[in-house]
Amino acid sequence: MLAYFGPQGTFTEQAARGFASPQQELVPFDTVPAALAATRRGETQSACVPVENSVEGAVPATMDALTEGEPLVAVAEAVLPVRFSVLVRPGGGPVRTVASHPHALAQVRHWLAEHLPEADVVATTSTAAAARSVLGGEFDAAVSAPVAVRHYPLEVLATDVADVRDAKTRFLLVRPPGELPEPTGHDRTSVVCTAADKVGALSELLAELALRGINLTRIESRPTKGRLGEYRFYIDLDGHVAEPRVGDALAALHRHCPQTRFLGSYPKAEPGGVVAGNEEFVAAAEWVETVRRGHGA
Ligand SMILES: O=C(O)C(=O)C[C@]1(C(=O)O)C=C[C@@H](O)C=C1
Repeated sequence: MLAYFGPQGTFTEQAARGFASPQQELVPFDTVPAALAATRRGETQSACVPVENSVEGAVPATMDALTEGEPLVAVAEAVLPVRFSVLVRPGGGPVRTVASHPHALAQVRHWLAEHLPEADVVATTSTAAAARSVLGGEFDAAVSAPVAVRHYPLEVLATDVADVRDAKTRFLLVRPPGELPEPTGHDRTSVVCTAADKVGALSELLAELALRGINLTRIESRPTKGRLGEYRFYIDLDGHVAEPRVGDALAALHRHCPQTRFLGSYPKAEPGGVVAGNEEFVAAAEWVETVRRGHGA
């Protein structure tokens, strides 16, 4: 079974369908922590959750839920284009309230200001939860994934709605630690480090990557929820932990931050990124081995 951030009709469900094997059952959960908790309890083999959007940035619920509780590691990612449909009850009256997930609302702010300026904007747990609530009569319109109309008998007021063309959301498939995906030469590694409160703490971490020629693809900070001013850094980098230089860099991050948590090494969904230089690193490590064995200089 595969848990996903639901209910039925979310963008996350679409991503989950791409990950699932033909016979695998998909199980919706109303929140990201609930989907992850089901996987931690072993009720589902894996969970599909959104992690970042190209317009609105990180999904804090996912970042927090991956850091707190038993470890889970990402084994795959998917990137989906994000465009919305605005759904209303068939024959419904004027739109006084419009609901959606905060990330979705942030991506249609201008459209709402232009087309539904009088409507109150209400946050719901997901885009599909908004559609469900419109069906139940709680709100007048939902900003949803286009697939949501297949699950909720609503009318499409507008389609292809997005303030920013080509917006995309990245999703992760996570599961309890186990065998890692094989390196493909086009991978991403995710870790989270709790940096010490001292001068240069963050630059020390970044220097460990730069010195090894490792490309940083994302860095986000979230408070530890402990002391004010204490932060965790979520780091995505190009490469797989099986690569010597990436393994070496993770060891260095762990030396600086003993609470470093590995969040996975998995194939990248999209081409691009900087993955050069591993051969030199391997060759250099082999040279050191020959020196150690007394065969080189
Ligand atoms: O509510 C949904 O449909 C989701 O899958 C969540 C989510 C998100 O967290 O960003 C996914 C893609 C869109 O950017 C809007 C909402």
